[in-house]
Amino acid sequence: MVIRTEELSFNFGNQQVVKSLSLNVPSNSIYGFLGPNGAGKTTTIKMLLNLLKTQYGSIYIFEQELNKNRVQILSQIGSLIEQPAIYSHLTGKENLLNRAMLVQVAKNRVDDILKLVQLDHAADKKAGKYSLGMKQRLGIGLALLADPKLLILDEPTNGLDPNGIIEMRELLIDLVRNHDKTVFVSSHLLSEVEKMATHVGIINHGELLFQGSITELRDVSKPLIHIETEDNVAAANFLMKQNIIPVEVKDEGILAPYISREDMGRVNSLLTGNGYQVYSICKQQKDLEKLFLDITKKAQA
Ligand SMILES: Nc1ncnc2c1ncn2[C@@H]1O[C@H](COP(=O)(O)OP(=O)(O)OP(=O)(O)O)[C@@H](O)[C@H]1O
Repeated sequence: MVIRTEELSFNFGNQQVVKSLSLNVPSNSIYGFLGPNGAGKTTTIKMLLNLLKTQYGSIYIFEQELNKNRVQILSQIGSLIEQPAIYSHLTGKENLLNRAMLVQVAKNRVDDILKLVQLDHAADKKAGKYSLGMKQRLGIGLALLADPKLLILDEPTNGLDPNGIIEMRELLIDLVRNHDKTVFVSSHLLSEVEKMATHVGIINHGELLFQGSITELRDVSKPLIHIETEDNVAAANFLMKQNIIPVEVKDEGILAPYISREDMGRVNSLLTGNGYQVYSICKQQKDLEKLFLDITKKAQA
């Protein structure tokens, strides 16, 4: 694991904003760290970057304890939290050259970075005249100068227009696929990370509500058949005898796994053909956004 936290907790005064968080971020992944505003994402990120001191629990980055190997670990992390530190009166290239000197990186790396973050066409334009998306990409360019293995980005798409979001997504995918990086990126919108994340952690009120691969998240939202019958319990028992195992039986209806339209027709015929009156039968599927809202709302209740 590139990042592993064990029972990480953090209090601001007597408000606990991070609760026993155990994150697992695999190498070469894009890990979408999701949660609504105020969920505790920035606080967690600040602890990962040692900007806030850990109060309870431990953080391992590159399998080493952060507190004991601070300098070595932090030198291999590039980060972007809130606004990137950019000089508006300097061009994009000058901003990068400036930082290259500071972190003692060869100047010729600046042109490679400009290409990588697709700012080569705007290299000589004043950064103050950049669009928000360009500023964010320059911020990532600055974070990439020292060739870190891990990038930690706090809401890098905040405020970007749809085009800016797509460009950011393509950049992060390229970094992971072709440049061997691991990206930990926070967002309050699942739809923004869904198309690029390989793994997802969902938090709300400081608590981890889901963690796993994007496929595992999709599995949670697998389609179901909702069947409403005259007698749901009897119909469910009958279905079980036919090897159709309901996931849930409620007063409102039965939920069974959905396989195909044809299969749904077969279930319908089986029930009606055996004397179970079917009032309604339909496919039910939560899209990921709905699932995300359900997961975060459930924890609020
Ligand atoms: N310096 C601080 N002092 C006191 N409370 C704070 C401080 N910083 C954050 N908080 C509180 O901690 C909780 C978590 O905030 P945090 O910024 O980590 O959430 P977030 O998930 O990043 O949200 P957002 O997307 O709005 O930035 C919130 O209730 C916030 O009000």
